[in-house]
Amino acid sequence: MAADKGPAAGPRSRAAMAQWRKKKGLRKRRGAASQARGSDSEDGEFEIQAEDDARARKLGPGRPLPTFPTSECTSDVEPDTREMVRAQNKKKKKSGGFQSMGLSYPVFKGIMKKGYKVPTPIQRKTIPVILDGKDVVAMARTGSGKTACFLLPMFERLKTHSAQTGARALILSPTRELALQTLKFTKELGKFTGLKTALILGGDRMEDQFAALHENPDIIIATPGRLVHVAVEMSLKLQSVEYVVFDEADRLFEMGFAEQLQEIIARLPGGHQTVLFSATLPKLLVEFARAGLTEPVLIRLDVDTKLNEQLKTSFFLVREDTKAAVLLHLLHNVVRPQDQTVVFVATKHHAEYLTEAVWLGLAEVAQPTPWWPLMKSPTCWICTCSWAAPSPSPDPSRSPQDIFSEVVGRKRQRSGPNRGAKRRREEARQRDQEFYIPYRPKDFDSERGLSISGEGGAFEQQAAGAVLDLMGDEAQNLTRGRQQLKWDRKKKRFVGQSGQEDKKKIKTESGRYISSSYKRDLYQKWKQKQKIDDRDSDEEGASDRRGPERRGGKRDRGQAGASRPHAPGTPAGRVRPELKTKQQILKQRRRAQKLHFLQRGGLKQLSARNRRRVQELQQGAFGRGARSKKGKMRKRM
Ligand SMILES: Nc1ncnc2c1ncn2[C@@H]1O[C@H](COP(=O)(O)OP(=O)(O)OP(=O)(O)O)[C@@H](O)[C@H]1O
Repeated sequence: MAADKGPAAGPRSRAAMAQWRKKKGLRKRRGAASQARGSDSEDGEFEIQAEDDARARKLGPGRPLPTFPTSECTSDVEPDTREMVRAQNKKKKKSGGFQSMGLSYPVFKGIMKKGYKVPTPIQRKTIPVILDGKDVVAMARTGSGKTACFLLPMFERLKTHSAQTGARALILSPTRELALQTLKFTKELGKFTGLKTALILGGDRMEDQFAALHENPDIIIATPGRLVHVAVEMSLKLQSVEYVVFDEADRLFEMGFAEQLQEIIARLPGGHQTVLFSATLPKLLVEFARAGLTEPVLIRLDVDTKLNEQLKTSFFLVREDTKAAVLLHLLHNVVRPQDQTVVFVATKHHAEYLTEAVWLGLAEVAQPTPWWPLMKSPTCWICTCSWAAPSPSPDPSRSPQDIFSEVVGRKRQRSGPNRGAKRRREEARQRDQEFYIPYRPKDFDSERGLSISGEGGAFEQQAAGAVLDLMGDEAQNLTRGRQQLKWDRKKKRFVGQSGQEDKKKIKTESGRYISSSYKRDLYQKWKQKQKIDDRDSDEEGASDRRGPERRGGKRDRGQAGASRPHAPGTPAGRVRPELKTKQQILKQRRRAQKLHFLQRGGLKQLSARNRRRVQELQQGAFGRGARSKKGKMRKRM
């Protein structure tokens, strides 16, 4: 290939040369960047390399590169990605990539290693908000990439493994499979963070889970039932948790985990960040979010459904009984004859009715009636939500003109005191109750971001449009006389709740009653088998039992009592006696003395004293030349 030596043809004017040089410079720069990108695109260093090159060129060869503040750097060798990202964003303000999120180097490296080049739409929307520390309720469909949405901000928050505190993040999954998948992603994306994860799943050996929690994990990924079981067995407080994820929250609540979730939530400290991902938003979940989350931000991806550019949408507000006429008008006058049209209706009865109407209507159009021109009087341009069933027996005495005059005269209708109620009654009467199924859900407008009240308001307002009222737990409860009835899954029938059930329950630290099957002293047995001292395990094992006031963390006053450490295995809710045995006191003293000795450099002083003593002995034995002592001293030495 011939080398590009400049503008080959035409006069070599200065301007042309300058332009060529500029062009060449640009090419060179692009080449360097792409080379760097190609060389190390696996681990994410290409961006940093390209950035450095660009800076060096900009500043010129003689001038040193500005150094980044080292306080935030994770290590001496690793550059601070945040700074570089900020610099890059100044140039590419519209960049919506992972670079623009200000992620730290180990997290960014994990993303690159996983092969994610650009964030998915839900990632682009949620990650910055979660990084801001806000509580988030995100509605994301399956496969939208939501796992990274809560993992990446979690890595940013936890940074690296901490030996001091207990688990700082908790991810709750409705199923074992989802939890395993989350673990896989945690390991892959968080590869360079060094964070430790414990998996607490139903069906696995509890002994392994006790051991995993004794390893002081940073993250717990759990299914709610087993987590409560383990927490009750170990008297595990979750007081060090600062980041909680409810993954597939609708399923968590649907699957009857409400009791376990309440128990887990009661153990969490105040001020933790909560992130809730759900495909749907049942009422129960909205209530939960309202009560348990702090000013949550609702993020909904489905609002942003993009239409093909070639498509246009129009909305007509038409009266129920004029819909057919409007449709006929559109079909005949707007839709081109060569185009095919699909009309969606709710039921087969609607379809049959419309088929008839279309044929009749076309026949009408062929012989225009006096009312037809009225169809071209403009109607309101606001969306209508549902296609109501047609009147089963249209009143033949009513002409289309009457119908349109009703539209125009709507205001007059409203002025009467009982008009609204009368109209509603009339509509209800006209509806074919047996076959009426609205073909759009109630929240159709807000789903598409068209609702005025649902946007920009508080969470409840936003969530109101997203509520999907599935049959919640409370719906499954009935009352018989004074007795509360509850659906028993195993017996497959409603059973009474007379209060007798509490006999089979135990009270937890949070004051809740949970099934006594949660407490089988498995942890005690495991500790005996492992020869783990009660005191040791109290301090090191479940270190989050120490409570934030010991660790200097923030906590609500009301929870202070709940954080008092329990001896593991002590029935939850029973306070350990304050009086210590003699052995315990002696052991504690010895431990304190040892600690004090080590802290004031006792070991160094001791070895220095020993060295001095050895020197003295050597001098004493050999320096004076006393032969008789030599053997003895040697022996002593
Ligand atoms: N930014 C990205 N770039 C490329 N692939 C991605 C990105 N984010 C996620 N993925 C991939 O998309 C797939 C789906 O992601 P993920 O499992 O997080 O979605 P999900 O919404 O949790 O789905 P599910 O509900 O099935 O678990 C995974 O294979 C994941 O590796």
